[in-house]
Amino acid sequence: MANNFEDICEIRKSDQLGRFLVANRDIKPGELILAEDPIVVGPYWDADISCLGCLGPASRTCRVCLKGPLCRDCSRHDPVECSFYEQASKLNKNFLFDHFNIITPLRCLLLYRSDRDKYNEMMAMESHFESRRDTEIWHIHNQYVVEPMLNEKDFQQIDDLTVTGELLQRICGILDVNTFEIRGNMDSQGVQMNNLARGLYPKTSLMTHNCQTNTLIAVDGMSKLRLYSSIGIKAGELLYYNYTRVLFSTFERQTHLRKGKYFICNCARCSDPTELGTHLSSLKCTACDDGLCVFHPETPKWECLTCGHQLPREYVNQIMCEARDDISSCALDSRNLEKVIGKHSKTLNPHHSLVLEAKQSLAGELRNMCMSYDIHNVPRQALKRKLELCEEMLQILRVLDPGVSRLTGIALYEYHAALVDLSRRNHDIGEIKTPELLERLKLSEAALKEAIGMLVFEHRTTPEGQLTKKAMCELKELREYIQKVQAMEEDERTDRQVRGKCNINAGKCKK
Ligand SMILES: C[S@@+](CC[C@H](N)C(=O)[O-])C[C@H]1O[C@@H](n2cnc3c(N)ncnc32)[C@H](O)[C@@H]1O
Repeated sequence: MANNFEDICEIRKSDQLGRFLVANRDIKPGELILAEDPIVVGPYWDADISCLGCLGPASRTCRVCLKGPLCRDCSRHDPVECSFYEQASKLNKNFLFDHFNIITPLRCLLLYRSDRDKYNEMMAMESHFESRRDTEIWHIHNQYVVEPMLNEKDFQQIDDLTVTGELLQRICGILDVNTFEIRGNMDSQGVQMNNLARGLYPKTSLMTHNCQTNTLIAVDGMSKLRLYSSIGIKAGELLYYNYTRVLFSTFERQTHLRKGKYFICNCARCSDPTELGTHLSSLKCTACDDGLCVFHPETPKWECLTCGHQLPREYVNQIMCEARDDISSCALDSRNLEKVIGKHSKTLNPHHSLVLEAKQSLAGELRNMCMSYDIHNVPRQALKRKLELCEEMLQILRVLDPGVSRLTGIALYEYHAALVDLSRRNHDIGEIKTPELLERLKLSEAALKEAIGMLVFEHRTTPEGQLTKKAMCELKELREYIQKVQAMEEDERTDRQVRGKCNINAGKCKK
């Protein structure tokens, strides 16, 4: 049951943040704060042409309006939208195929006809209209939304609402600043079904950004969004979520927020040049052995924390460009990825966000290897490396994304899988004894339990929801295996005791 939103938090307003959400009472970690349906759902900007019914791949046109793309399985789309296109008698039947970017803005406009309260709620959302005026994004929207729509008579008026270029620009701004990603569902075979979509959730979007979030957002197969607390939140504290990516460096996060959300973040992570000790942005010092150089924006200088040496700006630009080029163009096989990781760990640092990006790709490659081979044929070195990468990622995520976290949940799952596989193999070849195997299996069980505890919030139709189901089955199997190993360990112990007694007796007999 969804908690009462007003009981848990309230909306406040300040000059600096605009509207924001504050906890009304203490909120426990993992508590449901809010369940919300979107007021508008539509394709992402520049999405492939997709079905207006389910946003899956389109293959035909709606038989009623004769304009809207549909897939093989959907026979209809939203009736207000369908009847609008049906009545748009002058609109070319290929118009929507040629101008698919207008779909979501038009759905926003059609709220004026279908639900005036929702239309007003949408129009009250932040658009950063003035900051966007005459910028690159303004011109792009002009070309792909405003002009195609306003060139058609059918789009110029919706009931008594006159559609202007400024109104359309405002709606495009609202979509860019406020929408949440709705990821395609998986079918029962685990195949990704629909294209990415975006949705407007008026209450959830009031949350302020922080690079360390205190909430978790999960969207289900019907686009319902559920907002949970990811850590304990005290009464009076703000509710945050991360508008950008956890593993981006400060420079990448700040650029994303400044260009797309029109503010400069001053959170604890952004204000700390070491990024809370994780060093995701730091560079290796060229003057001393172990020093790391961090950026001080106020001077602005790259300075070593150990010896005070300053890195020249040209050097920083050069190594960053080189790393960015190498990592983005690197072939996705483990040998090449290892080479790139090795090379750039020496100039950036092993935890730099660009190196971590390559490490994530490598972990993905190793996971694919473990899944496509019989596990006995996967080289032990690959399992060891996967385990090492998971441990490193977990160490960073625990700091940057504390509490219940989707990324930590996935990393814990992968960590457990690598630990079980490697420990079994090591035991099979006699490298570790049964008590050590048991100890490692118990460690894997704890990691898997923790992973499930984090992923249990994900809906079953999402990739993480499917992973949770798999993880639950594996937990059962792992516990059965642990029982067997426990029995084996007891047998071995009894055996050793019996043999020990025999040896003593044999010794006594000899005397
Ligand atoms: C999704 S909206 C949040 C709701 C918005 N405050 C409102 O009044 O409708 C995102 C906008 O809120 C503001 N904002 C969010 N987090 C902020 C932060 N940490 N610092 C400054 N402004 C922030 C920015 O203007 C940003 O573009």
